[in-house]
Amino acid sequence: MSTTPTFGQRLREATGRLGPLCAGIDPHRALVESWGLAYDLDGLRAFTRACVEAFGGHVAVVKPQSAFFEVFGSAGVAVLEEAVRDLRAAGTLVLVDAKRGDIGTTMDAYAEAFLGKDAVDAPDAVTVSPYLGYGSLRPAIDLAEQTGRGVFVLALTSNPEGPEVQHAVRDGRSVAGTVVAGATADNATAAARGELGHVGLVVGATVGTAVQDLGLDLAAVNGALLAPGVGAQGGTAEDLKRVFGDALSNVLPASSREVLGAGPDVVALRDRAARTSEAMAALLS
Ligand SMILES: O=c1ccn([C@@H]2O[C@H](COP(=O)(O)O)[C@@H](O)[C@H]2O)c(=O)[nH]1
Repeated sequence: MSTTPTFGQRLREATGRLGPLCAGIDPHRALVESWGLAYDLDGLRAFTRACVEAFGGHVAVVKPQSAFFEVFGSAGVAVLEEAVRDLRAAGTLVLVDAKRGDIGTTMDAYAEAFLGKDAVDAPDAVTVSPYLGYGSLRPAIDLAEQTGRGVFVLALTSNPEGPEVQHAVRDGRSVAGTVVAGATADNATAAARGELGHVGLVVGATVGTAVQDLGLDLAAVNGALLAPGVGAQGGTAEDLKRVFGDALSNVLPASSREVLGAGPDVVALRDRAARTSEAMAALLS
């Protein structure tokens, strides 16, 4: 019998120890420059290292946005890899927001790159897009389970354009409903053990009444529910209550700009993250 802890076990342990916040690292030009740094590779590195110092061992989950590293080419990706290494070594889980999704052998390769046992500087979890069909994600979902990692599948995204795809109904079920059903089935074994499963969902804090309108049972998913959109996109603690209802205890509220705005001072950044996490913990308990 394997003794490797599951992603669900590791997530529960980390949030129990450090609180529910998922802090984003989104080094976009305006933010990097607002920290008094040049928007170049050195600036990216300084920004990222400050975030790692502030959050590593203090925040349960950190979500670097891959795009902001990829924009600097392979050297930018190396900065991301260093951050993944250092955050994990400090006891913080890393969720790389890369929103991968493709078919067949290509999806196999994405899965190996982010979730494989031999993947270089692999994170604890990755975001994936189900819009080539939930089943197209099978390689990532299965490999994550085997290697004790997680996937977060986009269900109801925080952007205003999301509903045109995610609310669409086919054969009496919404597209988001199909994603929820898939995640619920894939987490069933963990649910039977009374543990959180390895398939999480992304449901924005800004989705209003969509969960209720579409009749989605998020508590039954038995997976972590990443809730981006808190802070800069207008999502509030009250919104989280309304959106998630009886699934609130599985929510990971995610915030990037709202927290990062406290930089560049590492202590101020850490304090902002701690205050945000405490406020979220009070709400979720
Ligand atoms: O539905 C989604 C999925 C992902 N995101 C990502 O989260 C952060 C949000 O940043 P804020 O500064 O807290 O608005 C960013 O990386 C997005 O790509 C999302 O916003 N919504």
